[in-house]
Amino acid sequence: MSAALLGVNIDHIATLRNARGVAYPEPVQAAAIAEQAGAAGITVHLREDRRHITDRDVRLLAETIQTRMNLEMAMTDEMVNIAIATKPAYVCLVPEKREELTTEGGLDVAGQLERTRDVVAKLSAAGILVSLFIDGDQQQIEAAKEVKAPYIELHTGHYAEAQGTAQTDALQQLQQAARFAAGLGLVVNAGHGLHYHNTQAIAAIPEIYELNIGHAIIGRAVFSGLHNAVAEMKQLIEQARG
Ligand SMILES: CC(=O)[C@@H](O)[C@H](O)COP(=O)(O)O
Ligand SMILES: NCC(=O)COP(=O)(O)O
Repeated sequence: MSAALLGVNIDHIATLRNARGVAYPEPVQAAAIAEQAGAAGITVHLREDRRHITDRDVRLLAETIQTRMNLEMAMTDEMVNIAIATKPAYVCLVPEKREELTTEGGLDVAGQLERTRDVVAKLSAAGILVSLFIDGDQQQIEAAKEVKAPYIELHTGHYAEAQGTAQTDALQQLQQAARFAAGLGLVVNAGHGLHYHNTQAIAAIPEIYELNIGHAIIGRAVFSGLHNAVAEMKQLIEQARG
């Protein structure tokens, strides 16, 4: 069975750059290094508050990425217009709160079916593949199918933060969710909070197509370099399915 793909999220390259408002480290350079190290794609989250990735980064990355861009964004008119103008291969719709430190939960598709259906239709009409960042919840998975999103990304944050039996339970929920979603014909990705000690259990889930991992890779890159950090994560993922 082929290994899950690795999408590298480079948001926190931009976090480090923006800490001093200088021109380095450059997200375009990070994307090129991650791709050379085996990333199947580059993920960037253009947040409403532009705390890390900026409009300039998205514009330059759209012109320079050799693999494919996964643009994470909130379901706002502003972001939909940016996505249609940029035409990334993928858009992943994520919930966003300005006061959050990072993404806290999955998108409530079931609670906003018509809005989500409309946004998925607009992006799909522009030739963009849409993924919905959701919790591993049957109702949300069924709603993703109903609004005709071809992809979902299972939020692995609860699994990543849990310990002991709670983490085992969270993993089982993700395994069941992936199986259920794939059974509906959805392509199943996963991400958030994955690192070098908790990724293999997720990568071993046979229905998972791609893992989106960022913070842990950028963290390791501080000590091992970005090429090594990406290559090591890719190797872990490839080993996970035997
Ligand atoms: C949706 C998700 O889990 C991440 O891809 C997201 O980018 C997290 O937000 P920050 O990158 O701002 O931490
Ligand atoms: N959608 C998850 C992602 O892109 C990266 O999340 P994280 O690894 O930075 O937590």
